Amino acid sequence: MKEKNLRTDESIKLFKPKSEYNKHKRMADAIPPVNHGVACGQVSDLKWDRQRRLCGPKARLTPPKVSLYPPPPHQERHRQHIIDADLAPGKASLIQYMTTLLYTKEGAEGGAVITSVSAGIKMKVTRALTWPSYICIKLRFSQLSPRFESERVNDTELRRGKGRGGRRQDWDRGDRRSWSRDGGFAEMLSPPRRWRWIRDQPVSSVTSCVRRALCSRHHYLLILLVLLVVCIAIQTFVAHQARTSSSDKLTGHPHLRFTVNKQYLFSTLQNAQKGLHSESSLAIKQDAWSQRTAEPHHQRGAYGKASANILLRHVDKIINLATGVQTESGKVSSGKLRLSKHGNKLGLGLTGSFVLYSSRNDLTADTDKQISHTPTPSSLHRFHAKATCQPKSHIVFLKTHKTASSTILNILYRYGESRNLTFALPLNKHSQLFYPFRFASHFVEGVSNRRVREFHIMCNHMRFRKSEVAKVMPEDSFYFSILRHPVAMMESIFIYYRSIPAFHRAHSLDEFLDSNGRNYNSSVTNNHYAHNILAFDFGFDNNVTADAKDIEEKSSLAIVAIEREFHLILISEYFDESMILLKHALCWSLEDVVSFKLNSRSERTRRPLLPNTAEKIKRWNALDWKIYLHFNTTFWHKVDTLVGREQMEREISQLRVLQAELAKTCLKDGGAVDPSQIKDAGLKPFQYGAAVIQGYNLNPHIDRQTKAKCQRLITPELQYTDRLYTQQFPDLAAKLRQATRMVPAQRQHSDRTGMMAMALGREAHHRQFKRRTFSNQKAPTSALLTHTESNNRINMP
Ligand SMILES: Nc1ncnc2c1ncn2[C@@H]1O[C@H](COP(=O)(O)OS(=O)(=O)O)[C@@H](OP(=O)(O)O)[C@H]1O
Repeated sequence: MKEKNLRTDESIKLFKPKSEYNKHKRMADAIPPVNHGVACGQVSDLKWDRQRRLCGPKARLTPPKVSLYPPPPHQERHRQHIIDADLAPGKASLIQYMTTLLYTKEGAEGGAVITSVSAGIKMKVTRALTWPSYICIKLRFSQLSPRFESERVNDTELRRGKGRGGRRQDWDRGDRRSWSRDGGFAEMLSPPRRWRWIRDQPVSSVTSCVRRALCSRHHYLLILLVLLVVCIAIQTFVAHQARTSSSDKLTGHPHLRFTVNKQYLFSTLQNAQKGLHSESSLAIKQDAWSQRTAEPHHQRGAYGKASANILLRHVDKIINLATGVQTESGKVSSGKLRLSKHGNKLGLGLTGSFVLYSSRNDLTADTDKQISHTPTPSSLHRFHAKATCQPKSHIVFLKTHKTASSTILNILYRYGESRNLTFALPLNKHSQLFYPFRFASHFVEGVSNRRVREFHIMCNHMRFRKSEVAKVMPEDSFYFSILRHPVAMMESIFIYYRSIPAFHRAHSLDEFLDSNGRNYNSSVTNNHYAHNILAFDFGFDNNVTADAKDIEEKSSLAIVAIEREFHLILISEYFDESMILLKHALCWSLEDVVSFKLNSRSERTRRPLLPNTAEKIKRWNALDWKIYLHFNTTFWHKVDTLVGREQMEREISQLRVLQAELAKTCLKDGGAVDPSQIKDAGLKPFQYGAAVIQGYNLNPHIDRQTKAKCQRLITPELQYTDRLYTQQFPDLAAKLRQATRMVPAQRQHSDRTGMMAMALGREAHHRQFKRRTFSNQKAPTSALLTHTESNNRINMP
């Protein structure tokens, strides 16, 4: 209970127009000249006060009613006075008003005097006692003296007293109309002139609805909720629009804009045929790409036939376009054509403006003649169409093993980092996407916790599973991978993965191959490295040898699936050609695909192979061999159709010049060196197995900016992945660092490279993670453990 003394420095004077004054004056005459007493009241609506706080002082609220109660027992002696004094109807309201006013004014810290001409009384509160919902005021009231008659009566005036009422005046103005519900006396409480227009405004149903809504907590929350939903909807819509337009730009459904001279084109059907020449050339170029990927076996003969079909399809398209445009009687000078999804499957990025160079002389009037013309790959380049394309940034790279994939990874990392793109990095700072498990979307950091809204590039080691990758990556992503000749690859693998169970007992690769698979147990962890590793990485069953009955069927199925799921397959043996092809497919620049050879073995750890060893490898890895043969052929088809041999030669020499310049600028010794000679531990590649993996030293005489650029070029996979993870998820990276510190000291003792401690930390984290992640997968525990280690490349068997 709290008691507050009122100071009488708060006064309210109220006046009404003269016409009403006399009426009220007469009523006031009936009031005894002087009286005093105690009025107590119960606040009927406690919620009101909270509501007022929520809605502010000007809110239109129904005020709480302070019902007059008999005073408490100790005040009983005053009761009579009140009752005696309550002669006029206005007085009860007045008291009620006063008590409520004082109650709601933060503890009634100010005193108050109400002078009511209409009621003919003057009330003075001398003391108030307030409880949470109860108030008693001690008041004194007297009849108005005649001097009031001479005062201005045609106005209403409100003066604020000097009490500590804070915002009382504002509150009074805002709430005064509410009091009119009390009728009688409260009717007098009209606002001062400057506020009257507000009162006079008709309160529309909408306004009152809004007011009511805003001033009820539930309604208020409801409105917030609705606004939130609307915001989310708008945001989603805008994001969708942006995505659609960006996918259009990046090859999803390109809008080809034609700048067409209306004098020449589309005014007649004949001109439409002329348009065909140019449009078809573009379409052929795109469809030629999709033909390469959509059809498993591409022969040069079949290629010409396919091109003719493409032409036929585009004849229809052009004629439709032309007739459509004709109806607009030559008004149209530019057209917009949406390519079919099929035609765009490869996502060449041919989205920009296609400026048509068609001239009358180039075009024949005879459409049939054009259709019967079967373009050869080289003739494609004679078409007069110049495309400016948009660089692609939605990319999936299946990083296969021992295929120069680390060099490509470095290219992608640099491209993405310099453009602030988001990488689909392995969970918990792993270097691989939980290889050798088939990929699942939740292996990617930021997927389960929805930290990342859009991924641009996915490129770490994984066992490919398209359906899951598609859950993470945008629909218009460009899928590519790289293959290496299975013989060279097997030689590299045998050295690098020397300690896997399959190679354990063999003293040489020949010995392993001669054992006819006796040393190979497919169910033993990590043995997959020894057999058809390419097929395995692409997600297929790798346990097939040349003598298997279903080898043809299995290889065909694998090839068809790869053709379907990948836009481009590169070949490690033609690395430079591959980079030029990639540059064209992604619409990148030459600088974007420049690189230094990474993860290469020192010559000391290479073993020359005998001719019959090569044959044995082809038989042992028959599935990989067939896949490689097929994509080696299609690779050259793509070179012909997309770039052309001459252009390829030109661009390769440009690339090599650029590479040589960079090597001169960036590298200390002009080339790769053994790990023992690498000065900066952070640039030392991970060493494993019997291989000695080389790295680079930076030229010490370069400026800071060049150094940063050069450093990126030679940063090994693990370090670069680690850095990108830290950039993308700084808080998670900090947690993992903390976990690293907690790894037992004896384990850190075995850390020979700077990477080891980091990897151990990941392992500690991964142990927890794997229990959750892989609990549903049918993998033996040993596999899980080794997998963890293989991820970190620490204890790889
Ligand atoms: N630019 C270029 N051109 C040709 N070959 C190259 C290139 N870059 C790397 N390499 C060779 O690729 C082998 C390493 O492959 P990866 O990086 O895919 O290995 S890993 O699976 O990531 O460990 C490794 O092969 P080996 O040396 O035979 O082991 C590298 O020498």
